[in-house]
Amino acid sequence: MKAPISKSWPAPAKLNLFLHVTGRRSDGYHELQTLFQFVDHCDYLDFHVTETSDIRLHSKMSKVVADSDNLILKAAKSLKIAANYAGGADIWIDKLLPMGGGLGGGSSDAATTLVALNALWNINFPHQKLAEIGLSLGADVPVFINGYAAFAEGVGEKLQTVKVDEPWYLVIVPDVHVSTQQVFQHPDLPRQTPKLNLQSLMERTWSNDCQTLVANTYPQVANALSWLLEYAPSQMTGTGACVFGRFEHSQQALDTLAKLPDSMQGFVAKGLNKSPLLERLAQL
Ligand SMILES: C[C@@](CO)(OP(=O)(O)O)[C@H](O)COP(=O)(O)OP(=O)(O)OC[C@H]1O[C@@H](n2ccc(N)nc2=O)[C@H](O)[C@@H]1O
Ligand SMILES: Nc1ncnc2c1ncn2[C@@H]1O[C@H](COP(=O)(O)OP(=O)(O)O)[C@@H](O)[C@H]1O
Repeated sequence: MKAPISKSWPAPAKLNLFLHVTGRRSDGYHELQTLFQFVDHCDYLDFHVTETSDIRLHSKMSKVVADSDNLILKAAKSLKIAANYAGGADIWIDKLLPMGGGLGGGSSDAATTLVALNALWNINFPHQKLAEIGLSLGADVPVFINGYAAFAEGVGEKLQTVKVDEPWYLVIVPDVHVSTQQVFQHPDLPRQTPKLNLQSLMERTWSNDCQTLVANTYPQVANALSWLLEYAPSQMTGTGACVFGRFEHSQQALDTLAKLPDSMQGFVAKGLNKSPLLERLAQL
């Protein structure tokens, strides 16, 4: 009998509530201290398990990202190889998260693919093993697999689950693509923020070491930040370009979104300490 399509697997966005660059490794990667929280704004993926070994992605995304570069296909293929799995899958994605905005959408899509196919293919690797496979696809994949808001060190793979407030965020998506690689290669990036323990970090005002460099380079980011700072404590996520303001009540965030100038795009989302991916997995 043909397997049914397993629908609506969420791949949530993340925000870096703070991001410190504390050093540079000999392989060029940077040591970070960062705090990840999810938000309830997601891509959605559907999976159909097939007996034939092909893995196919059905999406308009293919016009923007070549299939050979797509992290969804890379994740599915890595899992198939690691588990020596004979079958395949058809995959559909409703791509709602902006790409290259520091919201981690590509990493989240990869994590959702690994978690969903691990279950649907009955591979049943522990999630620690999926995180190891995921790390080779992107530094942020493990936190999405782990599924809990986390303090991360190393390049983002050493995770400690944390519980923080779950406020509402207004996220502005500046109309510019910021390359993570270029930010990390830039000579002006501060790279020596002292490492602190988690308690000291939680008590400080949160900030992002990449923000000044990115705002100085991209006026769209600087404009979005200065607009949002009039309404709420605000900062950039990841290596940009998205910026977020923090609100206690959804209505405050929605009222501010309504005032957003036509030249800017944005959305309102709730902070989540538990990823909706884990809720979806529990429904299987
Ligand atoms: C720094 C963060 C914070 O969340 O930025 P965002 O991508 O979310 O904006 C992420 O860890 C990024 O993760 P991800 O986007 O998966 O990065 P990768 O694909 O692994 O790396 C892209 C490039 O950035 C550089 N890179 C990335 C991560 C890191 N800790 N040090 C680095 O120097 C490397 O040059 C690498 O080639
Ligand atoms: N499924 C995917 N979704 C988004 N981007 C992807 C995907 N697969 C590959 N990419 C590539 O990864 C880059 C970074 O994507 P994304 O994760 O959205 O941003 P960021 O790392 O800034 O949070 C994109 O510009 C795109 O070229």
